[in-house]
Amino acid sequence: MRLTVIGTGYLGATHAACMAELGHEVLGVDVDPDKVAALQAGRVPFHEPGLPELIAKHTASGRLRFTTDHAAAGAFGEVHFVCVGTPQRKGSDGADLTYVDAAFAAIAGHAAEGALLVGKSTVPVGTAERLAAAHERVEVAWNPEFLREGFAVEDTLRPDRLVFGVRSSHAETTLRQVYAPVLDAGTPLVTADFPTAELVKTAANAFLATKISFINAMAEICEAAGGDVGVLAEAIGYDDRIGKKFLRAGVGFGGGCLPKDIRAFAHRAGELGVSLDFLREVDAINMRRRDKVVEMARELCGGSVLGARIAVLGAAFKPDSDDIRDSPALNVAARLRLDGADVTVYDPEALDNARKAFPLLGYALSAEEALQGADLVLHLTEWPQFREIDPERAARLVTRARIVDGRGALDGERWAAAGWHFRALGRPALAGERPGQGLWGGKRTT
Ligand SMILES: NC(=O)C1=CN([C@@H]2O[C@H](COP(=O)(O)OP(=O)(O)OC[C@H]3O[C@@H](n4cnc5c(N)ncnc54)[C@H](O)[C@@H]3O)[C@@H](O)[C@H]2O)C=CC1
Ligand SMILES: O=C(O)[C@H]1O[C@H](OP(=O)(O)OP(=O)(O)OC[C@H]2O[C@@H](n3ccc(=O)[nH]c3=O)[C@H](O)[C@@H]2O)[C@H](O)[C@@H](O)[C@@H]1O
Repeated sequence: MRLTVIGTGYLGATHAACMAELGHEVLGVDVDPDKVAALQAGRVPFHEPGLPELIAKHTASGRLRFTTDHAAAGAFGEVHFVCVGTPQRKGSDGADLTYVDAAFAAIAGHAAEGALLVGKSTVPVGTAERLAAAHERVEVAWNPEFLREGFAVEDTLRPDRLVFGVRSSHAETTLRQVYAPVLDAGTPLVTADFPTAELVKTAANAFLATKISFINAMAEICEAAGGDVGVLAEAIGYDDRIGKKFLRAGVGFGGGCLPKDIRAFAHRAGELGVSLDFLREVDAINMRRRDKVVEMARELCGGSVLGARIAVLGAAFKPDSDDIRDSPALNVAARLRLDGADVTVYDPEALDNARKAFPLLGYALSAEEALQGADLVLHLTEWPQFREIDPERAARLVTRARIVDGRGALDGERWAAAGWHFRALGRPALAGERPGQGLWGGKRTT
C-alpha cells in the first residue's frame, strides 16, 4: 500500500521505517527540512537501536522517501499516519494540539476524497471526534502507539497489541491490511470507538507512571523506616498480579511522554468533570525523588554543594536513548550547578543534546574523565557500561569516594568494599570499610 507518515520524530521515523519493512511504499513528511534531509540521506538524527539500519535499507531501495511537501504527501498516500508532537501546553497541564490540528488540516486539504487519516499521536480524549467533524472529506481513525524508546523497532514490528479506534468497517479493513504481517504473527487486535482508543493510550501511560511512583513512594517510606526498597520490590514482584516490571525505584520517570501525558490526562479529566487527581500525586512523588537526590548531594557534601566537584553519570532520560526531554539526570545536574557546584556530566549518547539544552554544565567525554577529581558521583541514568565501572579503579580517580546510585542499578556491596560511601534511594547507606577512611570515604592516597 502507499502510506504517508506526517511528523518524522522518534515515533514517526520509526513508524515510517517499520511500515517500509512490512512491504509498503512510504513517504515521510516533516516541517523540519534538516530532519527530512538527514532521513532522506539514510541517517537517523537521534539514537535508536536498529533504526539506522532500517532507514538506510529502505531509503536505498526507494521504498521509503521523505519530503517537506504536504501536498505531495496528500496526493501520494491511501493512508496517512499522523505522528506529530503533543507537548505540554505552556502555562497549563493540558496538551498542545496545535501540531496535530495543523497536520490534519494540511493533509486533509490535499488527500483524496475518502482517504484514511490515522492519528497515532497521544491526544486528550475527544480529539479524534473533533477532527472527524472538522474534516468530513476524509475518514479519521485513531491507532495509538505504545512503543518504548530504545526498543522502538522491536515494539513496532512485534507489539504487545494493536488498537484501532475506527468508525467504519472500511477503516478497520484498511488498517488490517496495513498491519497484515503483524496481525498474521498473532498480535492481539483490539478495535474500539474513538474515545476508548484514545483512552487506552493515556490509561496505559498513567498506569506505568503510577507503578513507578508507587515503588518510589515505598522508597520514601523505606528511607524513613530503614527498609530496603530493592528487596521490597523483589518480594512483591513475585506475585504475578503485581509483576516485577516497572518497579525499579530511583530518581523517577522522565522523557517526552510519561510526565506530560499524566498531566494532560488529569487536566482533560477535569474538563470532563472527573477527578483523576491521584495522577497529580503520582507526578508529585516523581518530582520529589529529584529533590531527594539534590538533598542527598548537599548532605554528602557537608551541607552545601558550593564549590563541590560533582560527576553526573547519565544525561538521557533512560539508557539506550539520546533523548533528554524532561531528563531527571539533567534536572538534578542543573539544580546542583545553580547551587554553586562544579558539575561534569557524561553520557554515552546524549552529550550533544545535553550541551545544547544545558550549555552551562560541564561535560566529559568518558566516565573516567567525569570522575577525575570528583567530590561526589551521582549515577542517574542506568547505562549498562556504568555497571561495568570498576569501583577500585574509580576510587583512585576521585578526590572523595562517595556515590549516590539514583537508579538502584549498581552493586552497592562491591562499591562499599572498594572504600566508597554508597547511597541509593530507598536503601540503607553502605559505608566504605577501607582502613584509614572515615565513614564518608575520605581522600584516597593511592
Ligand atoms: N517518543 C515516543 O516514544 C512515543 C511518542 N508517542 C507520541 O507520539 C507523538 C510524537 O512524539 P515524538 O515522535 O516523540 O515527537 P517528536 O517531537 O520527536 O516528533 C514530532 C515531529 O513532528 C514534526 N511536525 C510538527 N508539525 C508538523 C506538521 N504540521 N507536519 C509534519 N511534521 C510536523 C516535528 O518537526 C517533529 O519532527 C506524541 O504525541 C507522543 O506523545 C507515542 C508513543 C511513543
Ligand atoms: O507514550 C510513550 O511515549 C511511551 O512512554 C513510555 O516509554 P518511554 O518513555 O520510551 O520509556 P519507559 O521505558 O517507559 O521509561 C520511562 C521513564 O521511567 C523510568 N522508569 C522506568 C521503569 C522503572 O521501573 N522505573 C523508572 O524509573 C525510566 O528511567 C524513564 O525515565 C512507555 O513505556 C511506552 O509504552 C509509551 O509508548
